[in-house]
Amino acid sequence: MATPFETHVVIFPFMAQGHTLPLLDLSKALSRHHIKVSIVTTPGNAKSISNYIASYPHVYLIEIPFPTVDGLPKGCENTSQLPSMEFHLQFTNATKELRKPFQNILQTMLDSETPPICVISDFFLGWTLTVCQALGVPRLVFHGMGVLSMAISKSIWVHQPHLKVNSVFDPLHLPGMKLPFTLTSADLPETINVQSHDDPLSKLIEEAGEADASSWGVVVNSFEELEGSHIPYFESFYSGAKAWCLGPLFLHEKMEDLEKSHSSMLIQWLTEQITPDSVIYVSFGTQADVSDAQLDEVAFGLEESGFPFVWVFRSRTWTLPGGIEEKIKGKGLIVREWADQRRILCQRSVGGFLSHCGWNSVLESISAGLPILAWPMIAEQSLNAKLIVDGLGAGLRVKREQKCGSAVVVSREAICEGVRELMGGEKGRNARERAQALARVARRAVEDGGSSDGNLSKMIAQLRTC
Ligand SMILES: O=c1ccn([C@@H]2O[C@H](COP(=O)(O)OP(=O)(O)O[C@H]3O[C@H](CO)[C@@H](O)[C@H](O)[C@H]3O)[C@@H](O)[C@H]2O)c(=O)[nH]1
Repeated sequence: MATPFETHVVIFPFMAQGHTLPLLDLSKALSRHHIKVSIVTTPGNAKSISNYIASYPHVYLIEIPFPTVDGLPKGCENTSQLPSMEFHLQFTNATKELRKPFQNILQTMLDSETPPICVISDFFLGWTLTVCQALGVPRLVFHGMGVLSMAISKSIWVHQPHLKVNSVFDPLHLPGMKLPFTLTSADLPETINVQSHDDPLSKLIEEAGEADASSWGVVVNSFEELEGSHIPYFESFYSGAKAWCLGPLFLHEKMEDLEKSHSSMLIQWLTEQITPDSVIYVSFGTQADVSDAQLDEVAFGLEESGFPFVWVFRSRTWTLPGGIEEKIKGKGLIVREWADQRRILCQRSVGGFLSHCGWNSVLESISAGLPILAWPMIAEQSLNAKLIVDGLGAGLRVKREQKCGSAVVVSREAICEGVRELMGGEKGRNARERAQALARVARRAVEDGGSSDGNLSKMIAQLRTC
């Protein structure tokens, strides 16, 4: 007979890879602590989730159907399937239709032998708060972002310092906050760099933000040694909630296991590149839309840099520019399907990461001791890039200069120059040393007795007494 669990946690991730993956990693960590985890998701997301958690016996999947909504492409249940990020708002609003089925399943779980001690749900699923309140279950919110970028975003939202400066290059003053770098409006993500909060996206952020502020706690994929100094300021935007830094969440799976457990053609190719730190890895995450003209520049820039590369990306339209295929043969791999980024980053031959600075990629890169060539594109990535380059010294910034029509394009020359400096220059060497030092601290944080491991135990202990 199966042993009944004492503790049960419900996790409801937002249907976007960058938001789901860290919560699946948290599920694995909880499972290792013999805690039962129920992951709530929709059928279209269930397969990839169940593959990811397959070997974890205490993690269960609960499916609720994704609603059919006018204007959203049929069968689209994950932001990575959206034709463009313009559909994000509509997609997020559609998830509100999941309220009733979620309430029903939560009620059923509460009536079971192991009622859940909490629900951990994404910021964009703010409507889960009232369901939890109605049923008396503490809700913890998960943003997917780091502490510093969340603290800045909240401060900008509340104090609006960008409306009080004369130029976009004037330093912003965030009342009560000690920034590790100079911040200007030019650095702000588009979502918060707004004149008013009247547009539909701002309304959605405001609504989710109210639920956020009233949550029991915040689960953060970061570690105290990296961002601990910003926690009190961040927590000041909540009604008593504590921010629990439990990351890097993916490191709860041992780095050595990641290194060993893969034998794809791509990993084989990386193993054949015998010079350590010689390959540049390139990825712009799962959400940014990159134009075909820009992808051409990336291809030429990487080729001209002379460094071997692995470039993983998604595009339905882009084809290799004429003549380049022959030139990159044997020197670079272009991968159009999902590749296991974490395993790629821990190969000995990989020496740097040209990245959009999504928070997961930032954590994965520093945990592997790799410096970043920062090329922020959307969301809070510009703030992550500032932290990595100006705050931590673990990366360099790619130069943006050339205009192509109305869009700012990073030229092939800038990419080539950035890659060469990161992989072979002195600034790159210094950034690598910083990244390697951070990797040691990150790994320690999740080990037995480390700060994140300790926070996980304390958080569960407190929830058990609620
Ligand atoms: O082929 C691929 C593509 C992605 N990944 C993984 O997918 C995740 C991607 O996450 P991230 O690097 O954070 O990029 P996005 O998915 O673009 O991230 C979104 O979500 C993040 C967390 O909230 C935000 O920081 C970003 O700004 C937002 O774009 C990482 O774990 C990658 O390792 C792979 O393993 N293989």
